[in-house]
Amino acid sequence: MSRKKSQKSKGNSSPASCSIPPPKENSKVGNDSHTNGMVMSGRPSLSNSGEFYDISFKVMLVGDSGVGKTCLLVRFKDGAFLAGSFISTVGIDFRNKVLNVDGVKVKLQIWDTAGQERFRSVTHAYYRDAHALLLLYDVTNKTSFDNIQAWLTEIHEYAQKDVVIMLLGNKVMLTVGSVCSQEYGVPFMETSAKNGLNVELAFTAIAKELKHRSLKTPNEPKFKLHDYVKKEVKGSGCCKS
Ligand SMILES: Nc1nc2c(ncn2[C@@H]2O[C@H](COP(=O)(O)OP(=O)(O)OP(=O)(O)O)[C@@H](O)[C@H]2O)c(=O)[nH]1
Ligand SMILES: [Mg+2]
Repeated sequence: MSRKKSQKSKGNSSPASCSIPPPKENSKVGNDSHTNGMVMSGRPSLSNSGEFYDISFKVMLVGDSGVGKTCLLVRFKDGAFLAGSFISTVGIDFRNKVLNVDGVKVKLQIWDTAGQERFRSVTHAYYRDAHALLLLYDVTNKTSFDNIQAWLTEIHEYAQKDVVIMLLGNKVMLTVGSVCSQEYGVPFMETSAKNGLNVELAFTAIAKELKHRSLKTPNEPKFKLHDYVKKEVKGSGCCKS
């Protein structure tokens, strides 16, 4: 994963080089990427990591620098926490994970973006291919919370209209007061990349929603993301309704 030592943002600093260039119009990034989430052959496909999957989706992690996007992805993918000094992501990078959702193998191609302002144009180029967006803020950092509206505006400008959005208040410590919200009309949960709280759930909920949208099985009850999240979420409950 492309990461570099954190630098204090100087506002007008020149753009650093990116690990992966932005995609060209209609291009597919990676050997096993799919733009519409469906694998059309009817047979399972093999991902780069050697795992079979039935359907594939792109999920993007976005939010201010330092809110914990990379740590959340590492927690989900490897079950570990990246402790130590903060290494800010440069550009954009992705990792795949295949989940079993009700007997269907769903591959999530998870794009970890750089939160720093100077990489914003790189991130914009990826929005249009995303099927879902996990928008993070840091519950201990009010500025990152205040910036949520700006992120949502950006998402609505660059992403597909039907993109699945979920808001995550990361770095939850159950003993500390948190900035939390469900006022944005998108599903919300508290997470901790450090102790793993709700991390698996956040990605599973997204995978379930995308799978249900893609494979509409007759007689299967409609999946409601909001309800699922409300039912399954763990935590202090300050943001549960
Ligand atoms: N206490 C606590 N610290 C966390 C948690 N998640 C991330 N951190 C810390 O927050 C800092 C930033 O985490 P990153 O995952 O690198 O942040 P990022 O959002 O990827 O930042 P950019 O790559 O710059 O956009 C690191 O020092 C992490 O150790 C968490 O859940 N709890
Ligand atoms: Mg990062």
